[in-house]
Amino acid sequence: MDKLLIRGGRTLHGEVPVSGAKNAALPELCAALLTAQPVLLHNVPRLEDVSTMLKLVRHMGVIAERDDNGTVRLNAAELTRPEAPYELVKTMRASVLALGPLLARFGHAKVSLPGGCGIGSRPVDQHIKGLRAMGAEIEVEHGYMMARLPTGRTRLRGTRITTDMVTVTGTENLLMAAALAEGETVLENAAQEPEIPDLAEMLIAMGAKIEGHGSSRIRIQGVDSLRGASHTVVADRIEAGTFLCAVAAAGGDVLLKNARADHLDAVIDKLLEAGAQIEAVDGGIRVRAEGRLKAQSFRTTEYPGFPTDMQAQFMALNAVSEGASTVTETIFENRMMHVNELLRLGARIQTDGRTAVIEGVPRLSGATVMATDLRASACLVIAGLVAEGETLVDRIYHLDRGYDRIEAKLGALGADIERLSGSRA
Ligand SMILES: CC(=O)N[C@H]1[C@@H](OP(=O)(O)OP(=O)(O)OC[C@H]2O[C@@H](n3ccc(=O)[nH]c3=O)[C@H](O)[C@@H]2O)O[C@H](CO)[C@@H](O)[C@@H]1O
Ligand SMILES: C=C(OP(=O)(O)O)C(=O)O
Repeated sequence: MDKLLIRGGRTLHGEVPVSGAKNAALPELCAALLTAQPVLLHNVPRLEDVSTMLKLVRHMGVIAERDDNGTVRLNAAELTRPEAPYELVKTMRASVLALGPLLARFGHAKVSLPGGCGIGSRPVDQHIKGLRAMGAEIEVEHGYMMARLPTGRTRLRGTRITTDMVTVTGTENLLMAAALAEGETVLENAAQEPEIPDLAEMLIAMGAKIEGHGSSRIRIQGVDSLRGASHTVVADRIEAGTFLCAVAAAGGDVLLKNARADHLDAVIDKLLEAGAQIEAVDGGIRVRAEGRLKAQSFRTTEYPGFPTDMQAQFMALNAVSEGASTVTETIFENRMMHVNELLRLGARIQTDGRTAVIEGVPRLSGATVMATDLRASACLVIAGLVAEGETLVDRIYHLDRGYDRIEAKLGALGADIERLSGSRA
């Protein structure tokens, strides 16, 4: 199992390209299931989750080819198996995004209940509720969602759906299903994360009729069929936010190429208050930081609030900032697993349920730590960059799910970071 070895204490300087967003690329790969024509996706990041999704769609019969420039060509003209088996989806939450497109185009689907980061119970009841409201019959049997249209029906039917809570993949699944449904669907309480308008733009390029994406009410007029299209995946705001926190913690001056400052308002506001200098510049974001910053309290909320996917990375920064801060996780019930590992590096943190109280310390000291989920891994990498001596981050397969060559990117900025593989790990 690969590990990352980090020798802390280097500042970060230079330019780093931000990759396409994992959480946009994954639904967009599934959107290709909605059409019999070829789809081209550009700026697809090199991630384990993307490889898993490609395996999954190929298993269904999709022809999917990826080139070295980040373009994936998909052709779902002939689908032999509209199913997502457990073996292929157990590591990846986004596999549930096959359900809506398969059901909408083929009238039946068999999709395993998904895996993904173990950060909470993560039910998919809202996906099921929405698709049932559109006329689907769905039973959960032996760990699979078995979905079909009633006898005599060939299409889902549009309706008004209000989800009990804001759900990102729930909104995406229903949006894709509604694109091919009969009549109008209105999604109330829709998620507004930038990955949703990005998916909607791709669907519109495929011929879908969608309005209101990016707001909490999305209106979709279903069409009979969708055509092929070409789309570029939006930049990964969470990868960009991770680099912002890394520079804020380690110090330095870095240009994040392709990063979108308008997708990171809540995080950038906190970093500015902490004392980092951040500017939206042509083609990206420039961040500069020096010395210890001021700790910042925050609560995670749905977009445009502070993203849960940035909570752990910002906590690493707070751990070495001046003063005390309180961090509350409101989206997932078990997303504080990085705290124990930060303690091993000398951080001072107390947790009470979903809240952590962090007393910033002037220094962390390197140790062996274990990555427990994707963003917890990124948090430990940031902590390792500032800790004295060597930090060994174990179980980085979590990191590989969602970061595109992070050690190469940080290394190019001057970090002393090395992947240990095979007998060296
Ligand atoms: C692949 C992807 O895009 N993953 C992101 C997506 O996950 P994901 O789409 O799984 O997260 P959701 O927005 O659905 O979850 C939000 C909350 O709603 C609950 N819930 C959700 C659906 C449902 O049917 N029932 C239910 O109870 C969840 O348990 C959670 O407490 O949004 C999360 C919240 O921004 C991010 O952390 C993940 O990185
Ligand atoms: C929680 C995340 O991913 P997933 O939903 O794929 O588990 C994440 O990207 O931080």
